[in-house]
Amino acid sequence: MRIVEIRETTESIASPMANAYIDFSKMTCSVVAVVTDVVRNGKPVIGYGFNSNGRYAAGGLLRERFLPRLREAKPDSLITDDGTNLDPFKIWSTMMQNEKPGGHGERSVAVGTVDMAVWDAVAKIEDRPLYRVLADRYRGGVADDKVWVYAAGGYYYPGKDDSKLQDEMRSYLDRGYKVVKMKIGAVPLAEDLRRIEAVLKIVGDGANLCVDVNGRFDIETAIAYGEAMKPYGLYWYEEAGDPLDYALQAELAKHYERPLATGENLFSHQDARNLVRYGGMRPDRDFLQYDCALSYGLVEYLRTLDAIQAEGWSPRRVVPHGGHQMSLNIAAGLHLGGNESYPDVFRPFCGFADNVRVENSYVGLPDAPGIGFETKSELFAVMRKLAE
Ligand SMILES: O=C([O-])CC(=O)C(=O)O
Ligand SMILES: [Mg+2]
Repeated sequence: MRIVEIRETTESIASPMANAYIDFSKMTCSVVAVVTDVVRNGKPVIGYGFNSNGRYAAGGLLRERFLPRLREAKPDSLITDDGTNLDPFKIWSTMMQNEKPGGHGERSVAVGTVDMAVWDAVAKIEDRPLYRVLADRYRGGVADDKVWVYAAGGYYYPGKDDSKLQDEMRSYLDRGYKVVKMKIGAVPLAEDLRRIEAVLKIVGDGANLCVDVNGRFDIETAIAYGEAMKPYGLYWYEEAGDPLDYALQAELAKHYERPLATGENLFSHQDARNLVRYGGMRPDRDFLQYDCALSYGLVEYLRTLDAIQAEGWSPRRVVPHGGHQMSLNIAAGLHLGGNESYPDVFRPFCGFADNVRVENSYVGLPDAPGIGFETKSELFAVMRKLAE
């Protein structure tokens, strides 16, 4: 078997919304299709991937470095020794030829996007859902049958007042979520506290609310917000400072006892390990949010999970950023603690299978082979254009 062709395109996920650091008015996303010569149900197997959200499309890197390396490789060097399937590890090493270590930048986004498509193809060739493939390979055959999810939104929009924010949060509860997440940090503290209290009126209890700063605060502001938010007993306080400022994160942990979360902007297992080594994160309560699509894909994510386990962390403390079906499969197959979900934002890349409902903040997975993109019609309509 072989890869016949790899296609890529850039899709817009632009929106007027903003977090404390960026707006999404020009946000884009790469989509990749890995076309194989394997036929299942009368059709060639095609694996699809995309790059989550928050970093821009990686088309330039894909076209100039990563896809040419795969096209130039001998087809046999990209498949398993028995010749029956793609080998995601060999494909990963081929993409990363002649790349120096360190300074992971955003090449990790390009590689993560292709890696997602490769795993989609691998599971389709096995004719099974990816989470089952992962459970068999890495967790003794046992997959979680449902995954804890929380509804992420609560963005700043022009003209969005507290009652619109409340409507949004109410609609998440109506759709089966218990825990929701909102953005903070773009307006003065008093204004954010008013927004938080407005949301608490809807979700009832601080234990049902996460807040996300997107890395905006210096240490003084991070601590001041922490002090002010302590009485709410929030589910977690996310990415208070710069993602690479481990000293800030460690200092904040000394002042804020409730759970902290961070890691969505760390793109390698070395950076992920540095966070747990030097960021003062507490394995009994804090959450790690690495997103495979942004951080060199699942091949690297397996290294990341090994690295944090060696530092005394359970994979159950990992709740990936990105709200995509790839991380949902990883969460179920590798026993993570849950997955983000965007019920409304980042369409059509947000959300899960069309016919799967969220119940009491848990979601099941479809039985479709691969990652399950075909079960999400709005997303698959975008992906299949690459196959035509
Ligand atoms: O606003 C964003 O960039 C997304 C984000 O931080 C999250 O989902 O946690
Ligand atoms: Mg975040």
